[in-house]
Amino acid sequence: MKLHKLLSYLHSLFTYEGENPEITSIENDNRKVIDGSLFVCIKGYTVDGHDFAQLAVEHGAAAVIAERPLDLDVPVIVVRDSSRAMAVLADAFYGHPTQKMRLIGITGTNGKTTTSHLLEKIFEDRHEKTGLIGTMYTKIADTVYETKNTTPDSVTLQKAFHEMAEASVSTAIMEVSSHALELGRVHGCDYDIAVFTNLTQDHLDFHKTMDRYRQAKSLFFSQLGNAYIENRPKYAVLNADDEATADFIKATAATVVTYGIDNEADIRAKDIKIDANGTSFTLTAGKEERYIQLKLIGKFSVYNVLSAISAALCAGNDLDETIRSIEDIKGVAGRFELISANQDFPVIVDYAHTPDSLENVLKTVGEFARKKIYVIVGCGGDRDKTKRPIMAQIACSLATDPIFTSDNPRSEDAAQILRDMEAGVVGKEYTVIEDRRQAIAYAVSKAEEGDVVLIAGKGHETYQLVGDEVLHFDDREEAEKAIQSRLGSV
Ligand SMILES: CC(=O)N[C@H]1[C@@H](OP(=O)(O)OP(=O)(O)OC[C@H]2O[C@@H](n3ccc(=O)[nH]c3=O)[C@H](O)[C@@H]2O)O[C@H](CO)[C@@H](O)[C@@H]1O[C@H](C)C(=O)N[C@@H](C)C(=O)N[C@H](CCC(=O)O)C(=O)O
Ligand SMILES: Nc1ncnc2c1ncn2[C@@H]1O[C@H](COP(=O)(O)OP(=O)(O)OP(=O)(O)O)[C@@H](O)[C@H]1O
Ligand SMILES: N[C@H](CCC[C@H](N)C(=O)O)C(=O)O
Repeated sequence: MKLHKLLSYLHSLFTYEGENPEITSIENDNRKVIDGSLFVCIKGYTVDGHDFAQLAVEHGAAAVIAERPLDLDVPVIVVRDSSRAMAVLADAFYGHPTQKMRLIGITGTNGKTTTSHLLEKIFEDRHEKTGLIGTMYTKIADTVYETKNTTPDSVTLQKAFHEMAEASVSTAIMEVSSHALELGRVHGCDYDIAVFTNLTQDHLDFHKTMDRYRQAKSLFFSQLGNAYIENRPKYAVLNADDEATADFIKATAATVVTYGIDNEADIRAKDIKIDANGTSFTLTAGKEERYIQLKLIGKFSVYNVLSAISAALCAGNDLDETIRSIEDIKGVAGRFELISANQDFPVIVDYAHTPDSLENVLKTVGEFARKKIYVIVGCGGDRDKTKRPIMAQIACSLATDPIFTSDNPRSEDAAQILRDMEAGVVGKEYTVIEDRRQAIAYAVSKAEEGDVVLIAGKGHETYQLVGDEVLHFDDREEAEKAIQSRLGSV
């Protein structure tokens, strides 16, 4: 696409009339620039992209978008906000891909990954080609790609949607993080259905206050459905049991569909029964009522199932077909995943890394643990420090044997993170084993029939981030090894 044509999508009042090179790609990282790229300078949290503009030109960039004038040998287009310009241009460059498919976005503190995988199964069972973007990976039809962020930057995102459109994907499902909303990564995405799971404490390192965190989430719904286009209705699927929903109802012009357990809702679950093998409940959806038997465990799983069913109904899917898909799902990797190696007590790997998710998952374990609950838990470095003492308190109040350990210390001192956790539980009983491998081995070696071992925080992750190093580490592998070595030594 020619530069002039591309820039016309910015709808600037002051037309750019300089050189008009052919643009071959849009990049915000000079290391990805090819001949003919449009390089967008983003002022980041670590470095300033403007400092890489010269290098980008040396690599072949044909033009540069910047927030201030730069002395370069190629056209420099100055804009007020280069992140926003990048989102608009990426959407245009890739031919407005999200307008060519159904797009479902899921936001909320917990449950995004799980809900997105439930929806993927529902649409795949309808023989639709699906795309998925989230914490675990990006999937375009049948090909899976690694991802760095839950919600990538706008260029990566629009390129992925473009590839989905090329692969005839009809439904794309994506997780929308609060960081993405705050930083405008999803500007240009034309959502059909926007799902809210819940809002509880996390990411206060980034958002600073819960109010600002809620406002970031609110952007998702205020940006939805303002034009009433006849054949493309927009739906906001909201959790009736979460306080933030009232704000989001006010914020959105889209059709609101609510789901819930405790409060009145369009789609509701009642008579919930939970045991170690699954969860059952009665679903009401308008005048319809169905008995549902899940292989998933816990009240929080019911919420995820309700939100997925609600979104599927908004997409026009059949209720019974949707329920069949949901009942079939065994689980999502690293989410309440049972590690079975012939031991006589359950060992569960779960991605709970927030106070609320830890509380939910421990309460669920409490429903079927007959004796002790061992929980192995840590808190991430370079992340919300205020959740550390709270997560320690939750571990001590809901588990009989809490073991504090490391979880991705990143640039921080692992021992200091543990001290931050301990500050919340002065006088309580707990064990500290900084080495996660040893912590898992310790719990597995002590547990007996009737006990439960919960390994929280890392779920599907296959690494431990220590300083700048990415060390291979998988809770599921470590749990299996610990069980084997225990069985071997019996
Ligand atoms: C705080 C944050 O969101 N940081 C994101 C941000 O990084 P940054 O601001 O540090 O970028 P930077 O390194 O300063 O670079 C600035 C610019 O210079 C460019 N650059 C940089 C170096 C270079 O040599 N050449 C070059 O051109 C970069 O490409 C960039 O355009 O932009 C990067 C590229 O888009 C993101 O990968 C990065 O996410 C980091 C990895 C991250 O950890 N983010 C977390 C906090 C996050 O966003 N999490 C949410 C999920 C949260 C949840 O719900 O659990 C997510 O959506 O992932
Ligand atoms: N609806 C829910 N409410 C509360 N906790 C939940 C819910 N669903 C899942 N959890 C808990 O949160 C953990 C993470 O779940 P999931 O990966 O689905 O959330 P997420 O929002 O994608 O998280 P992240 O963005 O940090 O990857 C699970 O392992 C479980 O402990
Ligand atoms: N998306 C979350 C994942 C946290 C997972 C946990 N293992 C940690 O490292 O804190 C984050 O980046 O905050």
